[in-house]
Amino acid sequence: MTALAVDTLATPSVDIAIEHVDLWYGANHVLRDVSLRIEPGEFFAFLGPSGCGKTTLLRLIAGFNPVDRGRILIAGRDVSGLPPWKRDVGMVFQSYALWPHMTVEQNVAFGLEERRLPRQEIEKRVAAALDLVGLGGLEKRRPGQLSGGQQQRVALARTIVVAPKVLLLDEPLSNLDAKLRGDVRRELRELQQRLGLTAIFVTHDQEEANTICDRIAVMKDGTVQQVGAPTALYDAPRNLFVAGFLGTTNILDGRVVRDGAAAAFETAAGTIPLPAGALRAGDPPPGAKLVFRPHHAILSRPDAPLAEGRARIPGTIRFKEFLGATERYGIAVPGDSAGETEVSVDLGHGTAPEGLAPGTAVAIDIATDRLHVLGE
Ligand SMILES: Nc1ncnc2c1ncn2[C@@H]1O[C@H](COP(=O)(O)OP(=O)(O)OP(=O)(O)O)[C@@H](O)[C@H]1O
Repeated sequence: MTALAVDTLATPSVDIAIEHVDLWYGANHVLRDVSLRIEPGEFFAFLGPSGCGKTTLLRLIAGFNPVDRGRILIAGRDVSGLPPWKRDVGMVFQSYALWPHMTVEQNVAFGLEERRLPRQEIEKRVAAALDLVGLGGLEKRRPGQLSGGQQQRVALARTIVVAPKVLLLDEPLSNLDAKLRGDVRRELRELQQRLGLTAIFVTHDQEEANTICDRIAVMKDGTVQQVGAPTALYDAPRNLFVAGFLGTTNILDGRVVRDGAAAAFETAAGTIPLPAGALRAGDPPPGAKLVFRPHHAILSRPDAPLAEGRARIPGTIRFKEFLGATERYGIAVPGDSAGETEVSVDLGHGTAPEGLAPGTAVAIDIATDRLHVLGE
């Protein structure tokens, strides 16, 4: 990635505002009053399960579909009524959508030729784009003579060659194998930063969103559930959906009981005192549950003393899985009328007490400052 190539294609960073956007496909209300602000030069993700509306929202920003209600602003300019080519956006698709009969060079030059740029300018920009994605030397190949990762780079080069202000990426890495995905996403991040692009990445893969993006909007059923940096969403999820979607989460049924200023959560496995921060302002919603992450608990012998700052529930080991750096224990704890509930506890490899075989009775000692009480 040479400085000259960066200079050729860099653009000033812009912000994006999505204001009260609604969209219907027939009777299907696909986006529901979505509002978001994406900062200049930010790498932002739309993360959520299949069908939640991520791609639809990205296509609205690109201009492939009109909004039914609300508006979209890029750099303060309302682009809601503009066609895609007047929005300064570039989009990379999951399928790459390359022209099979054209060479790499011709694929990348295509958008510039349509814009009737001078030949010299086209050559300069194509060389810069190919340099930026690390494809120098493959100019004369056709897509069929390239690996999946190389084709993906051509698609990226073709998008950045027009020097868009906004880069929209619709699951661009999903056709690559795991090792290549990791490499390409680091390159993508570096490229985005060097060019100062505001980028939006659509994915249903939380690891991908966590590793590449500054902030994430977690979506469900056409609504934004929470927006934040990956660590903020992981450590302080707003509701059970966000907690469950980002990483493994233990969820215990029960109810909040109060005694003056103190509060506790009563479960079938025992009553767990709650720290002040576990309850959000006001009363928890009906049906709220107690939530904690697998690595926020440790396992002890049932007769071991309980350390300060921990709450204990009893359990019986069901299984143990070796995950590499950690070991995951699946533990049955007393549940409500439905019987037992399973809790996961992750311990550093080699740090577990001796003799934790399946069937062993253990104490699950949960760090109380990591407890959350969350509703739907
Ligand atoms: N062209 C279309 N016509 C009618 N309904 C559509 C169309 N495109 C998408 N939908 C519907 O809109 C909803 C949102 O689809 P969208 O593709 O935005 O979801 P997504 O979150 O990107 O999902 P995925 O991860 O599976 O791509 C779904 O219910 C889908 O069936």
